[in-house]
Amino acid sequence: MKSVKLLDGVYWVGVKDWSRRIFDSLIPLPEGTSYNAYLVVGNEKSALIDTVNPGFERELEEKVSEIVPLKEIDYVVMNHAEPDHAGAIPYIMERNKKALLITTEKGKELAKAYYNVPDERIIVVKDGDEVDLGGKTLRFIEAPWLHWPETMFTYLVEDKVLFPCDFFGAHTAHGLYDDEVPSIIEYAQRYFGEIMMPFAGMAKRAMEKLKGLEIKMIAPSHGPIYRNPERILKAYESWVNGETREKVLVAYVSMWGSNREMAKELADLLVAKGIDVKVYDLVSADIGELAKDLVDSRAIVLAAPTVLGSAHPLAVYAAYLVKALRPPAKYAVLIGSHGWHGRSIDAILEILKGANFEVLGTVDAHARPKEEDYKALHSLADLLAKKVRGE
Ligand SMILES: Cc1cc2nc3c(=O)[nH]c(=O)nc-3n(C[C@H](O)[C@H](O)[C@H](O)COP(=O)(O)O)c2cc1C
Repeated sequence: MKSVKLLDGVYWVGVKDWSRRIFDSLIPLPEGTSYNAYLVVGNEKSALIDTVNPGFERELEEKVSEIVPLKEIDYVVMNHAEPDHAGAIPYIMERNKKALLITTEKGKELAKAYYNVPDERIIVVKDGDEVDLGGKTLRFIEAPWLHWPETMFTYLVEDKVLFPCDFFGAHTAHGLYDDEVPSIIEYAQRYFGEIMMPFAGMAKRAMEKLKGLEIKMIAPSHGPIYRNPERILKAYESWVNGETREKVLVAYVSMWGSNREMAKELADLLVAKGIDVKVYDLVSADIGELAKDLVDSRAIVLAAPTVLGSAHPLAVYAAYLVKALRPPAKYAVLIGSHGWHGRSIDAILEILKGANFEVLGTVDAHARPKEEDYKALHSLADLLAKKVRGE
């Protein structure tokens, strides 16, 4: 794939990584991802905004060189220091002896630590600082913790293009523009759940900052470019504010069927009451899908057997992840079972300590679910449905 002209003097010079299947050694990538880098060429100077994942340096160079020889670029803007965007910085700085790296104060520390960029080649920018490329002005907007401490956005003033790096991103290699990807908002929601949800407070602040800006195009560092930014801005407005729906996420693990039966019983009861329910077997669940559903679920149900004196390891992992991702869910229900001494629910409660949701109730079956367990599940379904509907 060649470079793509987005606007006069603004080019996509990124890379599509169709075959990547896992990110952060954790998150599945069903459609791969893209590492979007952008080249902005003014009348006098040029700037490369972010770079690409290690291993794709040559591809980046080829695309940039279609427009400007790599060694003549004046600035490399590092919106974020993570290697999927900044990994090609050493390659560029070595081949181009004059380029200066533009980043935040914290970004400077990380550029030195990760990429050995010397002090004299770094320009530190603060909120609102601008760099004039000649008819193209780059304005920098500090946006810390989206999703590392050093992050910033770059705004191209004349063309009203926002380069927000990971913010508004989506892990898919599919499509150049948002309108070419029918499921783009779902991909963006999945990405938000995995990457931005733990920082929803900072994300909210960033959205406030963006309110004063006219934005015609959003060019993130993963996934398609929004030439119709309204839809993603509206979706983010809802996600950063933790707006949930009448929706319950049910995740279970079961070795011999007890927890599966109880989780499904509760799910069926909720569905019959008109609640939107998503059910995941943790053995095969795509963690990215789970994260996506955590973004707008109002309640979470976790079901797990007792194993070796604690909860099943997959449930421990899921509970840890749920707590770390800090979803906006208000309520939880815990289901468990045991052969001789129930511990799974206590273990999950211990992990979830400090999480923001109220545990509405628990059901712990001895070996197999019995009549009293199903009775308890029916009562919990009534309560959960009422709470989720806000009654
Ligand atoms: C590998 C293994 C370890 C277990 N460890 C415990 C335990 O430490 N304490 C306990 O009370 N039951 C233990 N059990 C029994 C299960 O918790 C019990 O059979 C439970 O009902 C299984 O739920 P499930 O049908 O959803 O898999 C263990 C069972 C297995 C297979």
